[in-house]
Amino acid sequence: MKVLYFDCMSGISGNMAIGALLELCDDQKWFYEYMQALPLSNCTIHISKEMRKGISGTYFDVVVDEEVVQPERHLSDIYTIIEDAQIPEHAKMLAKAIFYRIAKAEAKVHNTTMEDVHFHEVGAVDSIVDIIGVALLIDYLHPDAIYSSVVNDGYGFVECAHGIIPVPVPATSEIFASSDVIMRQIDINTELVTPTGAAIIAQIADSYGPMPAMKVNKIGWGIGTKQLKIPNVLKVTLGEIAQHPDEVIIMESNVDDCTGEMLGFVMEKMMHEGARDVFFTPIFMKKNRPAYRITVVTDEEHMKRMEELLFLNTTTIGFRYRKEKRHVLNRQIVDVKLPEGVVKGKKVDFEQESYIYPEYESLKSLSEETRIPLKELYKRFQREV
Ligand SMILES: O=C([S-])c1cc(C(=O)S)c[n+]([C@@H]2O[C@H](COP(=O)(O)O)[C@@H](O)[C@H]2O)c1
Ligand code: NI
Repeated sequence: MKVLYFDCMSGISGNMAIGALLELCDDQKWFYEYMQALPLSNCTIHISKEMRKGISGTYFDVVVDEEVVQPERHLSDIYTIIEDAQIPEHAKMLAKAIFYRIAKAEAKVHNTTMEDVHFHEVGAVDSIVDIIGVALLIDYLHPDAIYSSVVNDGYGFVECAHGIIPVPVPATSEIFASSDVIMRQIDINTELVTPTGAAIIAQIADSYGPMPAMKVNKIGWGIGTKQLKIPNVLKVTLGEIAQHPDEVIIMESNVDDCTGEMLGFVMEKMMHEGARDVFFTPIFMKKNRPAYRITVVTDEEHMKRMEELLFLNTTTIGFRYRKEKRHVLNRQIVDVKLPEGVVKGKKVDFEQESYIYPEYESLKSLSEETRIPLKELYKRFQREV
């Protein structure tokens, strides 16, 4: 699984995100071509190599011709610019979703509606270019998952079109409040997370925390404008995770008055209707009653049906449930040729190794066909793989 990990140690802004993501691309020509074709006039893109505290990275800057008065833009104007851009559909959707977050936050802060909110800095040409650029790069790199560190912001006050505002700036705070972003403030007396940066990470990150175990393939460094006492850089890692993080629902109920027939029946029904697994655990319940715990492992989409089956087919009057994370290895069904016939096997990859395990039903059929005992076929299978 291809992943991107954003290390927002010095926060995140639109131009830092573009700088870091650009460094992860083997070819950048396509990016310039798309950017040149954007329906925005009087702005020039500058891409250069710069250093922050000895770390070199890419500095992406949009220089706008100050002499040309920019129109006051509303969300609908920005959506039109994005719609008219000659860029892939997925990049358009992502760019609009990022702007939507900014518009929602600005509307809340300035007590207006999403339609009426008009952007100053945040809707200026450079933000539009930054957001479309990030959307293009994410679409190009096409990761299966995106993770982020805890997002660091600074403290104090900064000056913008509104005047002097506190850090985290109000729009950034609102974006944090309306998303899953995990943030903290660090001892840097300025803004580290711009509203554009906050909306980007809120939109693209699947979760926040330390970097998960991965094979690191490439690092991209994006340079921030200000010189700080810490390196003002965004580090994005491109890596490979062998396991596929996943989530399942675990439903559980303890029953002391259900027959074995009822339990067997409900298990069969649930397995038939989409449960990933159903199992029973013998337990001792209140009043010294031997009983069973029914555990159902299911996807969220099947949970409602599992609940119906449980209440219809057992004597339980309630259940507990929780979401749990799973790690599963990538798997593939393969044919393994034995002298006696073909057996299906499950091939899984872990780190640099592959393992093949026989599929029981396939081994059983061959055992019944050939009358060779199952355990003997199992040994022969192991010799072939
Ligand atoms: O333009 C507006 S309305 C604006 C609002 C806010 C609020 O927090 S409200 C903040 N800012 C500041 O503008 C610059 C540019 O932000 P980008 O996201 O476009 O990089 C930044 O310093 C914001 O704090 C502008
Ligand atoms: Ni504002």
